[in-house]
Amino acid sequence: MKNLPLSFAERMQLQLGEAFPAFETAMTLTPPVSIRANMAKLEQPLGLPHVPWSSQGYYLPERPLFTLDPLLHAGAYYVQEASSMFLEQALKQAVDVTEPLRVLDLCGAPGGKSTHLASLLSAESLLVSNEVIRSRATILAENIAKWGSGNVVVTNNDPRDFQKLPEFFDVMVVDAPCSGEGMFRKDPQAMEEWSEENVKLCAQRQQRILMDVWPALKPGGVLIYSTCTWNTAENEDNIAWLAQQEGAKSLALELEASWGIVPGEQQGVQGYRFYPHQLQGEGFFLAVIQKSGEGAVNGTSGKRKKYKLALAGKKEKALVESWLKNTEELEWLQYGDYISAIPANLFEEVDTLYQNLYVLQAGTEVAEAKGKKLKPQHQLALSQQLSLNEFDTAEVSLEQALRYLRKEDIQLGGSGSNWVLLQYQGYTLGWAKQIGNRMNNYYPKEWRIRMELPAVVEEEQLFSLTRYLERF
Ligand SMILES: C[S@@+](CC[C@H](N)C(=O)[O-])C[C@H]1O[C@@H](n2cnc3c(N)ncnc32)[C@H](O)[C@@H]1O
Repeated sequence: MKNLPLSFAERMQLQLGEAFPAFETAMTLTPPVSIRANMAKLEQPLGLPHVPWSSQGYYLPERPLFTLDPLLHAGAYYVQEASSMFLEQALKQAVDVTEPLRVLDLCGAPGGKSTHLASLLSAESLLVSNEVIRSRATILAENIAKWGSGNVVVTNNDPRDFQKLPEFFDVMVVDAPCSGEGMFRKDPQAMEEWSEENVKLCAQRQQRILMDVWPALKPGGVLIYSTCTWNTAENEDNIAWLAQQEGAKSLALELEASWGIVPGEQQGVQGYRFYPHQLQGEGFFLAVIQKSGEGAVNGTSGKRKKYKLALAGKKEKALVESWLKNTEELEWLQYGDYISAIPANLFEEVDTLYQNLYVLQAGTEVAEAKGKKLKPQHQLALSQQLSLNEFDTAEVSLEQALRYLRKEDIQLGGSGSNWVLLQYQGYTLGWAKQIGNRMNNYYPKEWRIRMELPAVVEEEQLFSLTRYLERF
């Protein structure tokens, strides 16, 4: 690794004192590799060491070639840096996650925190997963679709747009764009782009983001702020400034000493820092603040005259209703030829989002209905609520799975004309259509694996998380 920038090293020396040499050495080591399991899909625990502060996080012994593991594409897990999974502690300690909550993940792409939140929240809760940059928002929508939760709305908005939703959210997560000091050993580019000037610019941008989105938080609501940088300008200074402007209080979190997380109070802000010489993870900072005032009840503001959302027609609904489980808890929507499902208790909220924001994806897109012809949608295939019994399935080999995910044609030797869900080791990958003895590949083009496959595809040669499943 290149030398650390001088002024950064000097600051860290002051910040860490005697521990600085250990920090400097740790910055030259290979970063640990961790994943977060989608327990709604994996079901069995993994025989791997746990990330201590997350019920769903695990360390792998080394970095495998994740791209060629069909389970990754099935949304059975997400590759995520371990320190970031501390969000779980912040959320569980600051709010009651068994209650229905309205949660905003403001800086959401590519989806690490959002998929984690989706796993932690109750099915009655609403998660709005937002990303301001369009191309990144598309990737966020893909990862949310793969995760398969039915109560997530993906939006593509600037933080200030959320002012149209005053006091709407119980919880907001702001995982802010930052100078990335904590990423130096994982991403050397972050070190090249770092400068004191850039730290200042990042801090100003973070203040703007916080100020813009703050009105959308309910009185009594909680904001979880995180960065992957260690300096105070981008961390405590911002939170102290916001707390002072807006009258908010900092919340303390309980830690286990063995986790190695460093708590500290500066300017009345309780902050939690992650250093690579003290734990298995990259650099990270997190703080939680609570807006003053009493929490408003999660109601909507009376009956609206005109909804933007349209309910699916009776005929269309009857055709697809059995495709998802717990259908009595769902509301079926139609937009042009497209039919989707959202949790029925979230109808008003989702409508409010459509009225005020640029929504990319809401709930589960189920089918395209053209006359009597139905084309099942990819989000349905990956939904945690999919009624598998309603469809034909075909188990494929590793090579067939990878060829399918590359959007190549594969032949399974069937006949007839029907939609088939392709599965690898029981994990659903997506749709294909049998037409005579041909199998048409319906994997979304934008999602396809672009890398070449090895000349010989063998399970023993390639990584799959199934290797670590504790089967009983
Ligand atoms: C640290 S990343 C978020 C990572 C994400 N939370 C996760 O866990 O996968 C910060 C995100 O903020 C977005 N961003 C950049 N400028 C922004 C701005 N002015 N307002 C809001 N978000 C911004 C970036 O595009 C990026 O996706």
